Amino acid sequence: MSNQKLKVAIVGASGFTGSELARLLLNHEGVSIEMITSESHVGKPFSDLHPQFFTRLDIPLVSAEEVSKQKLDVIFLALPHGVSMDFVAKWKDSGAKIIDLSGDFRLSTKEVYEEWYNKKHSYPEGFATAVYGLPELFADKIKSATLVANPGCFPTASILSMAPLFAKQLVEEKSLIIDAKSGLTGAGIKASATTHFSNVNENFKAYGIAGHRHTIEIEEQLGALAGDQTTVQFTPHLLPVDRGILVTAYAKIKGEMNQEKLTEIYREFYQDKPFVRLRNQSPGIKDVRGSHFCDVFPVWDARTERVIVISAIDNLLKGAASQAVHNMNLMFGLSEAEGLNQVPLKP
Ligand SMILES: NC(=O)C1=CN([C@@H]2O[C@H](COP(=O)(O)OP(=O)(O)OC[C@H]3O[C@@H](n4cnc5c(N)ncnc54)[C@H](OP(=O)(O)O)[C@@H]3O)[C@@H](O)[C@H]2O)C=CC1
Ligand SMILES: CC(=O)N[C@@H](CCC(=O)OP(=O)(O)O)C(=O)O
Repeated sequence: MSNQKLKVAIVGASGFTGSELARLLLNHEGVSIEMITSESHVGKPFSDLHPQFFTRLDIPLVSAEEVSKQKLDVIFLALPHGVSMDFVAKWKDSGAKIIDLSGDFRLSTKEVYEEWYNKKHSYPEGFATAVYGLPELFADKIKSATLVANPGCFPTASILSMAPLFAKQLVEEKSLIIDAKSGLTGAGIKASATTHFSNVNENFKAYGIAGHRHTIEIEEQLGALAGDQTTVQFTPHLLPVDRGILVTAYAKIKGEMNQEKLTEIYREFYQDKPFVRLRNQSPGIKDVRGSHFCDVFPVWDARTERVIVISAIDNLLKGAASQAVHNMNLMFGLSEAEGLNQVPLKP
């Protein structure tokens, strides 16, 4: 049995999404974790770094160099953007399918990437093969992909909040405003002045105003759905909590709308998408914590003639690690929900 399991490496497992990937894959029937990497902690047991894994996953961390030496089925890259691209170039012909959690291959072209990330791209050929890994929209393409660009956390919650309306070309041009809040783990494991306890605790702040790199990721995907270019006003905020993203999206609608029609549009769009839960009340981040769910609550405000859509995800799961596992399941013809049936952790 064990030799039929997918052989997997997690590259960058000293970080937050890498450790969440390990937690999910450890309980995935179809997977064997062969290798976990870190450059700054080579030789240490994984569980020394992440004590929650003590006695469950104690294998030593190795350098990413070791990945080239072993035959693998899947390589998860949980690395910063700007770093992933070099590893994709290096391992593209290794026979392993690559799921990249960074933003290096999410956008349409090298030029768009370099403009929004303010960084040179070293492997532009990858844009042609990379598939945007949002299973609710692209399951068919993901199934045959060898390189998946796992979506960003804010884009996942934002795109899923508005996709049903863009797919029907119902959103008035330039009317979409996305107000988004993220827990601190979204900023990665490395501490900075911004994430210092006293700057975050009992505080709440907007950042990346009028230029956050996730704006273009959301614009490209919603624009493609509508078959037209689109412009989005996106503002992220930092919440003093560990994990969770809450999006409040506002848009003007073309033509007539009412609550019944709006609910039906969302119900129809997500009817066979088990990980998007259409809610009948406003979701909170704790309703999805530790799970692969995206909870969505669309409301029609007849007074202002706007739709208001609330969506909630766990940034480390549906926004990163569980989305990557969902993509792996699709790429290898496994049951879509394998390893992803966690009930949210509340309170
Ligand atoms: N956190 C989140 O909510 C989300 C994150 N993402 C994306 O996923 C990726 C990983 O995020 P996250 O886990 O938060 O990041 P972290 O900062 O928590 O971890 C990054 C990891 O990358 C490794 N690393 C850094 N530089 C190098 C290098 N030059 N060579 C090899 N390894 C390196 C680090 O390992 P070490 O220092 O031990 O070598 C560390 O394990 C990022 O691209 C992030 O943008 C996407 C969606 C959500
Ligand atoms: C709270 C926080 O800082 N969030 C990060 C985004 C999360 C993330 O990792 O996104 P990418 O995968 O696209 O880099 C930020 O705003 O830069």
